[in-house]
Amino acid sequence: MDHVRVKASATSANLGAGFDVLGIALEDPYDIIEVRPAKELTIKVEGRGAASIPQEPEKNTAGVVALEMGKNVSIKIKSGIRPGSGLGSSAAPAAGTAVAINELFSMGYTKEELVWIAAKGEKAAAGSIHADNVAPCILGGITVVCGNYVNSIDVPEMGIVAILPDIIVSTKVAREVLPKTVPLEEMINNIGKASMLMLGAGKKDPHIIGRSLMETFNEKYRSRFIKGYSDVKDAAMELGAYGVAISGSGPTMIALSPVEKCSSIADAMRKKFTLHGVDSEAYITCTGKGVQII
Ligand SMILES: Nc1ncnc2c1ncn2[C@@H]1O[C@H](COP(=O)(O)OP(=O)(O)O)[C@@H](O)[C@H]1O
Ligand SMILES: N[C@@H](CCOP(=O)(O)O)C(=O)O
Repeated sequence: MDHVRVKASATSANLGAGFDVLGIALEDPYDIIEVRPAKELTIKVEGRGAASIPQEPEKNTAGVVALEMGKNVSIKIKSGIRPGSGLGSSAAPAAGTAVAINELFSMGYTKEELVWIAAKGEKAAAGSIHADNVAPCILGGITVVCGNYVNSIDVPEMGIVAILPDIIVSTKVAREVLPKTVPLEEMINNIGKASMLMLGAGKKDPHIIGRSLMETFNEKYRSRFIKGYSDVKDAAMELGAYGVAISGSGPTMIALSPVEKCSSIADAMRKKFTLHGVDSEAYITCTGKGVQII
């Protein structure tokens, strides 16, 4: 085998109350990563936001993964996920490269082990190791990361509308504005919502999952960065969305929806952003299966 090519999709972390713990894989948008054995480690990035993505191996999440795995490879990243969107743009190349190198050199790592290797790659972008994007990216479904524990659960069939407004929200800034402590009542609400979400996943009930996404920690402290957030959220709910949340640190908003309503919900959300003077793009997708070798 002289190369391995993978599809590594976007992810939506936090899912409202599950800050730094929960995440869901999407199918779209996605990166394509190709890895080949080489005399030295090199990286080439093309596609969305390529100009803002470092190609020095030690500064690129994919390069840090290859260094961690001790392999000299040439890595080609065809980026389909806009950086700074709240869709795990830095996680996808890290996760895809970990899976591809594991396959190319038959290293035998489990998917869970690859999550932790990819999480180390995230340090190149976020400044710290975090797994709540790479976990769903590799495992698919909805994932839980807690300490050194990671696992996933399949979710019921539902549409996912992801609206990406023309706003830049730096994950770093979006973390700096968070309180260091929260009142007991707020903690209870978030534990309740995160528990509801996992119960909804276990019962395969998208209504329970949807209801758990809202009035949560992430929404309370970060919706301020998204002009028109409340109107856009209301527009989705009025058309029958199960629930709406900020994706990761934003600005993307996700609406979990009945498949047949996704198109009308996406149009309504975009129209509301337009009324607030904000351009946006829509992805109508579904829960992802994790990194796919293609
Ligand atoms: N493969 C990569 N390696 C290093 N930095 C990256 C990579 N991909 C994206 N970035 C940078 O990471 C920052 C945003 O990534 P991230 O924190 O994951 O936010 P988001 O998930 O919202 O895109 C941007 O500055 C982007 O240029
Ligand atoms: N838990 C993190 C997730 C960041 O996700 P991203 O897709 O915005 O990078 C946070 O909320 O800071």
